[in-house]
Amino acid sequence: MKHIKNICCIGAGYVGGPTMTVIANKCPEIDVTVVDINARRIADWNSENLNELPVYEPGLPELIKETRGRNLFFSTEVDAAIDKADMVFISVNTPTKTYGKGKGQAADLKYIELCARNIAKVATTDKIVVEKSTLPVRTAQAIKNILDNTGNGVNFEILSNPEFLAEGTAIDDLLNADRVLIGGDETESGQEAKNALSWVYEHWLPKERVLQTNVWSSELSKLVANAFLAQRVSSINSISALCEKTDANVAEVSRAIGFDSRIGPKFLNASVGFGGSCFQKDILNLVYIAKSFGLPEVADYWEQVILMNDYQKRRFAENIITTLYNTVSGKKIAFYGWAFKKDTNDTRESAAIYVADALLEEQAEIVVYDPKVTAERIYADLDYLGTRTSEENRRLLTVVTDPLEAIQNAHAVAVLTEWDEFKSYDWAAIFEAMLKPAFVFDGRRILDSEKMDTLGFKYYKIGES
Ligand SMILES: NC(=O)C1=CN([C@@H]2O[C@H](COP(=O)(O)OP(=O)(O)OC[C@H]3O[C@@H](n4cnc5c(N)ncnc54)[C@H](O)[C@@H]3O)[C@@H](O)[C@H]2O)C=CC1
Ligand SMILES: O=C(O)[C@H]1O[C@H](OP(=O)(O)OP(=O)(O)OC[C@H]2O[C@@H](n3ccc(=O)[nH]c3=O)[C@H](O)[C@@H]2O)[C@H](O)[C@@H](O)[C@@H]1O
Repeated sequence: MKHIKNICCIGAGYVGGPTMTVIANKCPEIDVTVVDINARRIADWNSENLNELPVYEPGLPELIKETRGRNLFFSTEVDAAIDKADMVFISVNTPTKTYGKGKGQAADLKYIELCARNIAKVATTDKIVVEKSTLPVRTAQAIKNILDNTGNGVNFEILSNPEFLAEGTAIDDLLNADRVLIGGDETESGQEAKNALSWVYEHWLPKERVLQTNVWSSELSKLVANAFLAQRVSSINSISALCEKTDANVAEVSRAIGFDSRIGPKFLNASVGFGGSCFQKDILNLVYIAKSFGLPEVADYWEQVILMNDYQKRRFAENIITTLYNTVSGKKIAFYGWAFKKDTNDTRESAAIYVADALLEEQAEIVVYDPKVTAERIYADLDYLGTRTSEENRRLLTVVTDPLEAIQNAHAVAVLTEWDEFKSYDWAAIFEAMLKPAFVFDGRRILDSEKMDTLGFKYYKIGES
């Protein structure tokens, strides 16, 4: 088997950056170059100050320090890196389409196609092209057509190698992956390519955890894994609403069902709703694919996971409004957290955005504190919705860097992200500084009900009456 010596990864984002850092760190004999058309991102990846990396992930700065400049490089020289590589990962974004056929559901593959055309244009030697981005089932065929028809007579082998890392735990997930999935052709050259990629992962993972399948199973499995995970969250969130009506406690229900080894304890935390760049996008994509293949019942089944998530976000915002005597107009509401989960600076599809939008529609004044998210990002998230002008967003919502400043004279605190630091705050001091009655709406179930009641708060915890 020919061993890989040079890897290029197109796309230096939340997946490309951490994934390639781990590969380079564990495979010192392979040169890994991560390229991107976004020059600022590349400059940030090359920053001397490791706090300025574009992606916040525990453990990442240490690995970058050890590996960058040794056999890990970040560059804007896309063409040169592609040509030099014997294996090219495509790790660009595949957002939901916002225009044309499939708008609002299908994955937008324009960045993928641009990559394929670029590889075809500049490649002068044979290459293994690896789909790292999450793609609709049968995309490999389109990539192959582009490569084979516009290429320079070189051979391309296409593999699907979806990524299963979760943000906030990316490094640990990569180092201790439950499994790595590699899909490829069942031809001799396809098998060789699969083995070449398996060899890369076997530098640090046991062989049994590297699963090989055909390309279509691999592409589809990625969408299905995310759909199943999101389905669990929507399932428990639906039950949280029922718990609030019946005096059952959602934590007790989760624990009781999670003890059943067939159900298992993970991914049963009720919350204000799932966010992140992928759950919604990938389920919508699955829904679109099912519809395209004439399977409306399958499409409707999975769409319900998204509808339940929308309901949960709306329910949380409406509960704040009704509890605050049916009006939040002019009332100061402090948001603790804006990221879609703890330990990441990523805010894509964060529930906080939609809860804020609903409250701003009611003329609430929101003050946001998040330990890792910038004001620039928060305003960009709101402006993107297009509900009101950017001036209005800046007038009604402010962003602070001190959690205590956020709650001065506030009517309520809404906990939107489960950052650990929120648990250890001096909640007695927070109570003192707030207007009375002081309300706390815990969308992450991280605070102690008894303690909050004793301190005098009107405390609402999702999934408890
Ligand atoms: N964010 C996550 O945790 C996970 C994401 N995925 C999938 O991985 C893919 C990438 O996701 P993220 O890393 O989050 O996206 P991202 O948006 O953080 O990064 C994508 C990068 O690709 C670059 N790019 C786009 N077109 C390019 C081109 N033609 N040439 C060079 N660079 C180009 C963009 O400038 C951007 O920096 C998506 O398909 C996503 O569904 C899969 C597993 C986990
Ligand atoms: O394809 C992707 O992008 C990735 O999507 C998810 O990872 P991620 O979105 O980073 O984070 P998760 O830990 O899955 O959380 C997603 C959302 O669900 C919420 N969640 C999760 C678990 C839970 O029990 N309750 C709950 O509300 C989180 O707060 C978060 O908003 C998957 O877990 C990864 O395997 C996958 O690779």
